[in-house]
Amino acid sequence: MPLLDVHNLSKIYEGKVSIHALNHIRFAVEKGEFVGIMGPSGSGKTTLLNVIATIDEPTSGEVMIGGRDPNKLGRKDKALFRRKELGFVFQQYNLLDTLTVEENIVLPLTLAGVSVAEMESRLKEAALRLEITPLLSKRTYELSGGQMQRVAIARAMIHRPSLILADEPTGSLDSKAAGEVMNLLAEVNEAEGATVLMVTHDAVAASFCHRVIFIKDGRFYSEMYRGSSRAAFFQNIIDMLSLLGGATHDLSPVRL
Ligand SMILES: Nc1ncnc2c1ncn2[C@@H]1O[C@H](COP(=O)(O)OP(=O)(O)OP(=O)(O)O)[C@@H](O)[C@H]1O
Repeated sequence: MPLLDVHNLSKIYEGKVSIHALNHIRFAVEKGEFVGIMGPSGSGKTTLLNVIATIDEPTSGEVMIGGRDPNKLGRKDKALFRRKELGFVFQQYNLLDTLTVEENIVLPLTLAGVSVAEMESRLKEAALRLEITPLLSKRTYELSGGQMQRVAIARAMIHRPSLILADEPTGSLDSKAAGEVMNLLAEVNEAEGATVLMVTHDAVAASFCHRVIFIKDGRFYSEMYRGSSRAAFFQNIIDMLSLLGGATHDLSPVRL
């Protein structure tokens, strides 16, 4: 059974003109996979992530995570499910600036009622993994963007969620910081066996994935597996994006 099964998912935003943001989209993600979602602006990527994250409800179809459909849960159970089973990484980090780095990272464990000893050991482990041990007592405003995103990834993984959802995690970073963040995210995926689904416009970031799914007009368009060379995968992604069209800003020259 796949960890994530998106089955015939549709989302219609009703209005004067109804918008079919997702149109019978289907795909599955296996446990431990690192999957990117790409597509032109307005193709439904954020809507897809929000429906998977239970932030938005589908019009029809279902999302199964670990064999359960969180959208069928009541409000309270849905919130619990989200907190326990999902980890989030956003473009704008979403860290709390009144807390220290350490307090930000352990927040999901505090909410889950984990013991202090367990919290400390997991914090130490996550900080080592994300190379942020020297930053733990700092405030978030003292950090660079890349450091903030590494803290956000530590927070997203510390409660060992079934699925980490990342929305443009490199969108606010320069190419050097973006490369570091992607390397570490790939390492978290590999070392912890964390399943990651990442929406991105950035072909370099996408080249770190095992597989990239391309969507267009709310539908599955195609998918590509990485194989052994990240440089070749990057080129294939660029070619697919130009075929997809409507995303010229993705095609600016970038260094690997
Ligand atoms: N809350 C909403 N109400 C009405 N329409 C919406 C809403 N959210 C998104 N849409 C529409 O649904 C479609 C898909 O939008 P979505 O934000 O999911 O695309 P996207 O691929 O993430 O785009 P981008 O790459 O520009 O972020 C668009 O036509 C958008 O205008």
